[in-house]
Amino acid sequence: MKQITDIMEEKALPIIDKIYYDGFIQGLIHADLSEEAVVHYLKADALYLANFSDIYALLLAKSDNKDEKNFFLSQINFVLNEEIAAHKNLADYIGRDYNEIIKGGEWYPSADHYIKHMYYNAYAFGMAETLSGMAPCPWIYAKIAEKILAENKLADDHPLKFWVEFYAGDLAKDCLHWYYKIINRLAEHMSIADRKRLVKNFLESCEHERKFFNMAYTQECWELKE
Ligand SMILES: Cc1ncc(CO)c(N)n1
Repeated sequence: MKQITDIMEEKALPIIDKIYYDGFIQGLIHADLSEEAVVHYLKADALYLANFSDIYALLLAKSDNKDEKNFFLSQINFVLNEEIAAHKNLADYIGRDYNEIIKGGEWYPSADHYIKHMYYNAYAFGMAETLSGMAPCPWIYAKIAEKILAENKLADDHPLKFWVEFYAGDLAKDCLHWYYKIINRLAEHMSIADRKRLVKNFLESCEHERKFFNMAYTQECWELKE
């Protein structure tokens, strides 16, 4: 029988090509992404990831299973301390210092909507709802990175090859294995309406992923200032 997470991935699949052909990923592939787009992305993503790890901490507190708690703990460490390597690759590409760049970042509108979607589910619902909204984070990046590698021969000195290989590795698969185990287990006891919410959360976050890249590509900002 199809698991709910198979349905999520199946329904979301068409967005992978769209993200791949949008400006940000094309700029990344051709190494002509503008400095402004990279700066905007890094400012927003540093905050996105800081909140992502805080949401893991909320899930850790909701879980009553030691293996699951250890999984969340390892993910908090990954997001907080290790994913920075991919960000530094982008900072090196534009020849700027990462910590200087991320000073003064904000939750720009599209990032704001995405981050709040995850928090809303963490506070209003449970672990399955929240993880369904978080899963596109590892899933989309792995899919996009794999597609980049499959369809392009990136030269050894391609300035963003590290970024692509970082996200194309097994890290996302290991992580999604845990997510999906938890989501599918909890979904078994849910009503049809509640299961639909899980799928919707996943699909919405896939759209948020696309908007996040486009936000950086166009340097989307709030219109009114304090
Ligand atoms: C917005 C966003 N989605 C996914 C990832 C991959 O972890 C990231 N760094 N940022």
